[in-house]
Amino acid sequence: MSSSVNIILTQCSRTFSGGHTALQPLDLHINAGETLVLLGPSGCGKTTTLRIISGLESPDQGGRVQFGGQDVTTLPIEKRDVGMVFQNYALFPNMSVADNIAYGLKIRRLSRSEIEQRLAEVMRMVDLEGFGERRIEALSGGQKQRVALARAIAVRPKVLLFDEPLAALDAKLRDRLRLEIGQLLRKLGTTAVYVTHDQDEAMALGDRIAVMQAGRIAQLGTPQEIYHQPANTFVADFIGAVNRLVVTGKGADGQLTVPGGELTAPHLQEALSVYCRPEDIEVVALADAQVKGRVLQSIFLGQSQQLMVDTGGATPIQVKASSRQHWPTGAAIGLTLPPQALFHPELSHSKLATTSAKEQANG
Ligand SMILES: Nc1ncnc2c1ncn2[C@@H]1O[C@H](COP(=O)(O)OP(=O)(O)OP(=O)(O)O)[C@@H](O)[C@H]1O
Repeated sequence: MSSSVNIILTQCSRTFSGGHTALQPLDLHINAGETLVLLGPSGCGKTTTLRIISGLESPDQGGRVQFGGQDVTTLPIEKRDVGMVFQNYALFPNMSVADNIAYGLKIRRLSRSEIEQRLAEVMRMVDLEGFGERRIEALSGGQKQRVALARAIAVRPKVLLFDEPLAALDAKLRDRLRLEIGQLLRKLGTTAVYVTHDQDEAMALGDRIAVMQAGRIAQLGTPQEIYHQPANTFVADFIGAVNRLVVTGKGADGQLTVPGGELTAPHLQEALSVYCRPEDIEVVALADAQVKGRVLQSIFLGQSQQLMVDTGGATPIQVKASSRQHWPTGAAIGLTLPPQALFHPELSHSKLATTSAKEQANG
């Protein structure tokens, strides 16, 4: 296998004719061998970024793309040594599975025996053994995507690029292929960039995730960082479910008054609102509750139960509770929100630590 390369984008913007800026000037460093996921809502610039990396699209004047120290900005896709996998497979429908996979190898004029060997290798890797003579039309969606994957890795590219490869597949197949792609990427160690708008897919596959918003990167970090330390309210709201509780008063000793009760959050004294994930909220006896409310709705999900609790605020609090206990609509319920589970994106822990260190120095 070819050794992996890093990818560096420098000041890559893209303005389309008509003046629409799809991508603001972007600086991005993708480590050699890592899988970077570009995640974000429709139209945020994920595909444009991927196409700039692939060479299908050029950045505006001044933008630069480097692979492993080599400037590839002006190289077309066929000279960049990239493998691509698309949502719509982009296979040759009239050719067999083997001919599709071997296509790039023939163009590269590999010997017959080398081609045979690589075919066998990649077909084993994507679990398509015995399918070589099948026609593409006679395959399921999942099998077609395996062929596309095999074709992309067969040429042993420097970089693998994925544009929503699982979007057309049903949920169960998507989960399975996601797992397999993850294993394959770890095994190959090829630098990969993966575009999706599916958070679960991003979390499962990304060594790091770049969350994009309106042509910019809103946050770049590991899945854990993105989920537990969102850098801003956009990321906090976009990734996973999150409750936002408006703070209506502040007491001594870090007490924050929110609809339905008071929370202990000494690290969030400045907050105007407090964020908390549904799974971090505990259901407790009313006598022990910090926040009290009434169940508006309970949705049984098998593994858990989603409760919507009215605590008198503008929006109900979402709680992920055990699915064992039945909560009829209107039931009184007690909640506890542990201090460590409370956060405010714009008041990150590090920022607060710096502030308090400064305050201490001044005081
Ligand atoms: N060739 C083009 N000409 C004009 N505008 C374009 C072109 N390609 C993309 N855009 C616009 O640029 C913006 C970013 O598009 P892009 O395809 O990168 O978004 P995306 O995040 O991949 O979205 P999606 O998830 O819907 O595919 C969008 O507003 C889109 O309409």
